[in-house]
Amino acid sequence: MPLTLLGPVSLSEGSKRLAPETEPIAMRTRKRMKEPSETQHSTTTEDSAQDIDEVEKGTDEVQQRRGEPPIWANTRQQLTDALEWYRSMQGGAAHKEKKCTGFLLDGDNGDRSFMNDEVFITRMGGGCEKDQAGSLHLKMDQSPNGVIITSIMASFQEQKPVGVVIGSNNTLLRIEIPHRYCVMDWFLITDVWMEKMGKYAGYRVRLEKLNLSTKGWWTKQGSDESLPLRHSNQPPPSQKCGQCGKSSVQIYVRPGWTCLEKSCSKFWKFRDTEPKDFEFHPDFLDYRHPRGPDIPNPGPLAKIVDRNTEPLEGIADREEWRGIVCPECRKCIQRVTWDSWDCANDFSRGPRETCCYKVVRKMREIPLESVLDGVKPYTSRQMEGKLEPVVDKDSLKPYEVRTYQLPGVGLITHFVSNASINGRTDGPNDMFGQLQKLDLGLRRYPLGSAQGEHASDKARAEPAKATLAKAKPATPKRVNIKRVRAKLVKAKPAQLRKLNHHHLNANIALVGVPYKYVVSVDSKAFSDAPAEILTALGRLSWATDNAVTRAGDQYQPPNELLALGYFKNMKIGFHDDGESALGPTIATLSLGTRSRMYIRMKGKYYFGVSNSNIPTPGDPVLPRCIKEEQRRSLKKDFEADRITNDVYNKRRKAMLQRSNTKQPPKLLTLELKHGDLVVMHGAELQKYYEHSVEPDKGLRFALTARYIESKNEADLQKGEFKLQDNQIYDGQ
Ligand SMILES: O=C(O)CCC(=O)C(=O)O
Ligand SMILES: [Fe+2]
Repeated sequence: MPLTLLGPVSLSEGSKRLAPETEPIAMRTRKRMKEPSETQHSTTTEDSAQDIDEVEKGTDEVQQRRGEPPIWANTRQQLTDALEWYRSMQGGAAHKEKKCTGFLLDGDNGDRSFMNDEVFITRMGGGCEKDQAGSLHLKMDQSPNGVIITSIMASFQEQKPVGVVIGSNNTLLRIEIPHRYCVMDWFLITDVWMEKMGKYAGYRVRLEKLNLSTKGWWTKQGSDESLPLRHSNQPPPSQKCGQCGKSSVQIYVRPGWTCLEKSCSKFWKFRDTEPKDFEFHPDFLDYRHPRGPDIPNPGPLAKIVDRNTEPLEGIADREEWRGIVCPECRKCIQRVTWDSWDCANDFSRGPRETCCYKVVRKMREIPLESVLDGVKPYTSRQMEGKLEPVVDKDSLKPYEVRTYQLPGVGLITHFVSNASINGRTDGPNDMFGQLQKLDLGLRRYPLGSAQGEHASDKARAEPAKATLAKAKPATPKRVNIKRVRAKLVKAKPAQLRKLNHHHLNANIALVGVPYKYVVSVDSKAFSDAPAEILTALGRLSWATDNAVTRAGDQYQPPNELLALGYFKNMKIGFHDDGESALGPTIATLSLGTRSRMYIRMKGKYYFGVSNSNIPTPGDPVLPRCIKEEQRRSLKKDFEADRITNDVYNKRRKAMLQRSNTKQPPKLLTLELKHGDLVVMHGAELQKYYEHSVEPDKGLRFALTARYIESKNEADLQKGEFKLQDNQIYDGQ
């Protein structure tokens, strides 16, 4: 009969009725934890860990660990790039194909979390918010339908082993964790149940080391050598609830048994209405679940091979672009440069790292036909958006020019190319081949740190970028990049998933004045840039000139060119191209695989409130924003002093409640085909709107040209260029 509290399958076996409070616990170490309210600090995991320690060994000294992790990483991006089972940039649990595949146990695992040599107990993420001290708290009951919970339930029911990673912020084990992220081992999910944590109910899981015949590297030297550790043959007792009739296992010996069926009125009710002391039932901790034949063999934690033994040529495929585990030092290494895996080429490399393992790869050229042929038209659902263009098929023939007016903020001009344009000498077809052969120095750059990440975890890969000309901007870029990156990564949960492994993974090269994405890229001067880049610049200047002049504005030639290379499955999530230090115009030339460019209003302007429901200061009430009319009339009242600022904010707050998973609708989707050019014009456009680009599966380059303001003479010189006659584009 299943004992575990959720779902039909449990690894626990046998059931036993007993008065829980009288269960004998002598001879076993007690795990006693205080409720957070009893403790001084708000980092509850630490408190409980300390508490356990006091009971267990009367000291909080960090102890010598037994061994070294089999795989480790300095950044979360390295980890997710190299490990098949941990592709998650956010939260603790990773999932793939609706199954949970791994857990990261870092700093904050919730109240009553627990770790010993073989058993870990942690809460699940989702539905939490941070308090002022940075601890996560549930802000609502966790739903059984969330993707994390359903995938954990699926792996639990199928007894699918999950990988576990420990982060260096984890203090539960009281060992020195040698790297920021260390892979532990495979574990089984043995129990999933709900508890009240503060005001709300959330899920918790118990993980048990799969292989009990070896000691984990994280165990303390000289600790209990028995295998399995403190093993009990007795499953924890369970009781049937007198109210709902369902059985619940006894997790805590103190305050005792409770019904763990969330819908039952006796759920999480104890004799003592507000129990302070929690102590795990010893059998709940010490029972080892039978390892039946049904448990799939998960194989090694990662395939660790010397990629130098493989053929020299790779293809621009996501597989090729994935990280690997260094066969020498076991660090997860990303493919930072277009042409190599290089253990030493790691911005987060620690001072004690000495490994120099490197695999040089050449890219096999991708024929253009392979990315253009057999492409199906996008469905109308894929081309979401309401904005209609003004179509001009004549003035710039053979281009078709589609102009989208974003009221009050600017214009998006789409120059639709065709086969005759693309096929001309040095046109897009030739460029696609040339860019693959050129050594632009495309590479992924470390970017601003993400939510909840270690300070040194700065690496966020982007589409590979190459900047080819440079003049330093007046505003220090670093600050800007961090802010923008953080925004990108924080953006919206749905988007985050996309960002996870690909999104910020493009290859970059820069020519001209540096652009905000690039942290410390020393861009090349246009005078040193390959002729092909100047040819592209010629086209981009032509498009910029035409779009800007059509808008009745003054044309400013671009002084920076950024090249992005997207391997299969890479994309760039919603972001803006900056409001300061960049001119108001950005032109992009698309080469290779078709893509969709989405434009939408930024959330704070669309909804009129921030993610955390703070009314947007100086709300511009843009056309098509939510509750446009009501917002406009409220704003009028405020501006005419008919209502105070306080009332204005209160009313907006009441009217504009926003759930933080809700995204603004897409205003426009552009289908960007090989050879197409897009110009975004208007400084306010970047302020109020954001864009993202999602290529189909295949190699794509995007060359973007901007004007960047700078006071630095040397940098400005880098951005100077003179096109040869054959590089000046005639629009044909
Ligand atoms: O890939 C593209 O077409 C656009 C890239 C982009 O948005 C950027 O570089 O800011
Ligand atoms: Fe952009």
